[in-house]
Amino acid sequence: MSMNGAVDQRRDHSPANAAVVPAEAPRVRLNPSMEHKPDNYDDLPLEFCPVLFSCLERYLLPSMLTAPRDTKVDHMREILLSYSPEAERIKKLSYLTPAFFLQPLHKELYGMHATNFFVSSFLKAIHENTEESFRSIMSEPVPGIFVFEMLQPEFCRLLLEEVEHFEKWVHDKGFIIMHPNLMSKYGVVLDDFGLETMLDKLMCDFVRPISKVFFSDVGGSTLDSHHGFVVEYGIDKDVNLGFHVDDAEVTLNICLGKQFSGGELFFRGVRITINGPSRYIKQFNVSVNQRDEEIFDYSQVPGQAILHHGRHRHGARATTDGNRINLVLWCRSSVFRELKKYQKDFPSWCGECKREKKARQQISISATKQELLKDGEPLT
Ligand SMILES: O=C(O)CCC(=O)C(=O)O
Ligand SMILES: [Fe+2]
Repeated sequence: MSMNGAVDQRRDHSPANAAVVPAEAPRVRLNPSMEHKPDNYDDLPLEFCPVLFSCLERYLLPSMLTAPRDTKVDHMREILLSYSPEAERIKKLSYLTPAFFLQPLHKELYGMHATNFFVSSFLKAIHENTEESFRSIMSEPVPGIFVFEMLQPEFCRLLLEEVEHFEKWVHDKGFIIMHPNLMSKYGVVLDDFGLETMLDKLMCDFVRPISKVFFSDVGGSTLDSHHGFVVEYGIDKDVNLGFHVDDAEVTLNICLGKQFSGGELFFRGVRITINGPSRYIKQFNVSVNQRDEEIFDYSQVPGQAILHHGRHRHGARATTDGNRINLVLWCRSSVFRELKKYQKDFPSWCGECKREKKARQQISISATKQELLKDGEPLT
């Protein structure tokens, strides 16, 4: 489910999702052109009956009659919307998201074709679905961060082309799109471009089985919504990414390419975020509260995935050359979020809380020992 993205238009300040609002009804002819043979619109996912478009086409001005079908459809939709009652119109506008308008470049990306998407070692581990099989393909360089090979180079190539296709369309139409999240300005929300269903399958059938084993304490087995996007770095784009936690229980971050230098990810331990914003990424100061054993820096290569707790504090160093583009899936559990509201104790997954608990226990043990020594009791 996409929560953060939508299209907006440069020319007006209509709310996100309300993409195209005609200022006034475009003009049509009074009498139909009976000699004109209208196009067929049956194959398009239109919010009005396709026959209506074919009928209306005969009423278009001569300059529009010879326009490409896509242009005519956009134009006629504007006419029809301008005649819709207000409530109906607002409802229909919610259909006007990019996925609705844009023809995909690589249709095969929109369904889950696992054998074409993933490397065989990953598929085998998912199929076996045991902790042992997952561990056989993963490294865990610091607790709670899992690194493994995941995507085939061809899938990465096609997805990068699809993203470029979205971006070109957005640019040609003069739209601006929502940023992937509050910190990244370059990239796109994939859910808004029709990839939501595929990404949902990715979460349910591939991320959730692994998370059930490794992130059960943060709702890994009940992940039920996601925010899926790509982020792009380079000297003419975002260069780096500040130290932050994600609005996610579990984050999957996969490098898609292309060629780049720099761009290392750095991780610095999991922390509870008290009263954190529910929807947005939260930024920290990296020098605060650092511990040596939590330091992990990593240079990802294309196709490789990192799976981590969403509140594992992290950031990305400057990409000094080329372009680095990553697919990021923030996976959320509504069950975990609901239960967290009632949690009074320190959560087990927060590094700082765990240490605090241990320190308290140590103090209490030492105090007891002191008491016993004072009383002259033998220690065992
Ligand atoms: O740049 C990256 O690979 C990390 C992206 C990230 O952490 C995020 O978007 O939440
Ligand atoms: Fe992040």
